[in-house]
Amino acid sequence: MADTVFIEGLVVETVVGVYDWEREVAQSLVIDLEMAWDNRVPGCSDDVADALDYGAVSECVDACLKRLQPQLLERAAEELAAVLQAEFGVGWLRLAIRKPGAVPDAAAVGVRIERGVR
Ligand SMILES: Nc1nc2c(c(=O)[nH]1)N=C([C@H](O)[C@@H](O)CO)CN2
Repeated sequence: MADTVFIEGLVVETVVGVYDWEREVAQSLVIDLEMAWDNRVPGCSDDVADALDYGAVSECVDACLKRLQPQLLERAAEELAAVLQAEFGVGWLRLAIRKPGAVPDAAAVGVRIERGVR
């Protein structure tokens, strides 16, 4: 199944990082998410109940990261993948998490993972 539902540039404010000062402040993470979904079904029914609701997924990502307050982006990515697969029945996903400004001389830093079978 080549169909996907995607979310790009979702900004989540949370406590994240390995250093002491980072445990005292909220920082922005930027999430890109691509999830396998058979879009033929909602494409016929025109019913959001058949779709992978990107609004509901976005709310879930935000809540998950605010609750987790991870040290590492790797931890955040692994938890998000597991939660989205379990709660939405997503078989395959690819996600990237960027941490703007973490390395001032870099355009962007972060992690990207792919989990599940397409
Ligand atoms: N591979 C990673 N490297 C680093 C991470 C991370 O989450 N994954 N985090 C940090 C610090 O929290 C940094 O972002 C503070 O600016 C360092 N390296």
